[in-house]
Amino acid sequence: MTKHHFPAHLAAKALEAIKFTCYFGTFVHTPELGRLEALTRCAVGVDETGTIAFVQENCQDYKKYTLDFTKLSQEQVRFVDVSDSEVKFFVPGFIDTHIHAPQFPNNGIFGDSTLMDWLEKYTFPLESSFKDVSLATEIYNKVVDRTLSNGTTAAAYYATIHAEATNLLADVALTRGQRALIGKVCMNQNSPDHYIETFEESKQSQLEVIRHVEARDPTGTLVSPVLTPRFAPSCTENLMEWLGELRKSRNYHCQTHLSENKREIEVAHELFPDYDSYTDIYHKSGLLGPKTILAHCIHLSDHEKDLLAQTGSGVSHCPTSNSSITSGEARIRWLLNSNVKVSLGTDCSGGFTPSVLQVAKHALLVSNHLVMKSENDFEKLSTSDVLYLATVGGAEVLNMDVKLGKFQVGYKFDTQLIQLDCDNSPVDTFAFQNPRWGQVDRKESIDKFQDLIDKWIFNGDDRNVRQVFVNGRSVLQKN
Ligand SMILES: O=c1[nH]c(=O)c2nc[nH]c2[nH]1
Ligand SMILES: [Zn+2]
Repeated sequence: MTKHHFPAHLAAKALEAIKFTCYFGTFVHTPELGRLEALTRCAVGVDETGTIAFVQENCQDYKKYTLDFTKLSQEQVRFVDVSDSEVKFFVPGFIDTHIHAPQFPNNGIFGDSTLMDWLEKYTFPLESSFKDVSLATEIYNKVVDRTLSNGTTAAAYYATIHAEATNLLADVALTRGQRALIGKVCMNQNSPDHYIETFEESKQSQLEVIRHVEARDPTGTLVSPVLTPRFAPSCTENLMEWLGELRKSRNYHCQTHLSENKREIEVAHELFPDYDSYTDIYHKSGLLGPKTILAHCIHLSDHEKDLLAQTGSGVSHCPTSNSSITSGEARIRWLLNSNVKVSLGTDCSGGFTPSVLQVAKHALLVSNHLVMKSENDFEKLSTSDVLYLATVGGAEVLNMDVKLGKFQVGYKFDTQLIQLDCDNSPVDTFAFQNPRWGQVDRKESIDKFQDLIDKWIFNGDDRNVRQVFVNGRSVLQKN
């Protein structure tokens, strides 16, 4: 029988027999802040649960190594060799720790607004239209499509106040195979009449979303709920305290905005005069903890920064959004030096791009702007630093750093295959700049690889993302 006539049911059976996959090629990651590591001629074995079983650098015979390791037969193992190009490599999937899925149609539309008028003019009117589930279906499919195709393997999503549309976002992420935290927005004060809920409504729809998400993915393998008080100005004390209790009772993730804009901070102080600081409002409401994500954190005091470190709360740095709606420059090195966890967020549509790669580049440039103002070189972030924030930093902030962000045994195979010399690539590579694996000494090849990564970060885009894997499963492949 020719290959061409292989019957479909037998092909499916052959696939069923696959128990293990071995990927062979170059793997690049940042095991520590500021340190880039390129593992070359590397075999990475992935088991049926999507977990990395071995990482073997300089593997002479990856097929023999895999068969010896697994004790499986040839038919039970899939071999994927991506060593056909010197500028093709795996990097960990990006983790977007702050993105508003319903705001996606507004990407790029913000005019000259700043946060408070931007919310009124652009954001609330769009979000309120998500009571229409057919609109939500169209937009949420597009968002997951776009983020996956930019290499985002995990995202912490804000949705809207609507339970039905929020449940749909969970279904879309699950169906498309993206790892996602699903946040029903809770907001019961200082919001327009057409887009507000009562305390009771907020509680009921929050519980409904939790029930739905947990029923769809009972083990939380891919999707799970995240409690999402929009920000202190739009929530009453009793709503935040109820969410705080709920968070503690079931160890839920939590996300909100903090210290983004000077007027927002004034409003928070006016509304909550009995608290020591904006951060203290969340702290006293029981919302801070190791699974809490705080977007922006630009204008924090020393005391607030220490509160984040003490509670293990993480920051989502959103430099694209902060530059677009003129919010300010977050002091990332200052946070990192105090052991505050930091990650990256696209913050669409305060930010205009769904690409974490673009945001990483903006994080670097914003850090340079801080240096120009302070003349303090320590603020500067390198390409390795921002790649760390986009991967390992994201895993830390989601409290998933024991399973995401690196190529390491026991970690999940959430990864993107990058190719710089693909058709239509925005990156120009030249043979004399390429690392010649195995033909130059290791030190030289690492230096050259650093150049390639820098080129990728500054000049690359979604065209360079050729394939995306989540939990060991291929969820997107471009031909
Ligand atoms: O960047 C932001 N996007 C929002 O939607 C929002 N809501 C409150 N504060 C916010 N900041
Ligand atoms: Zn936001």
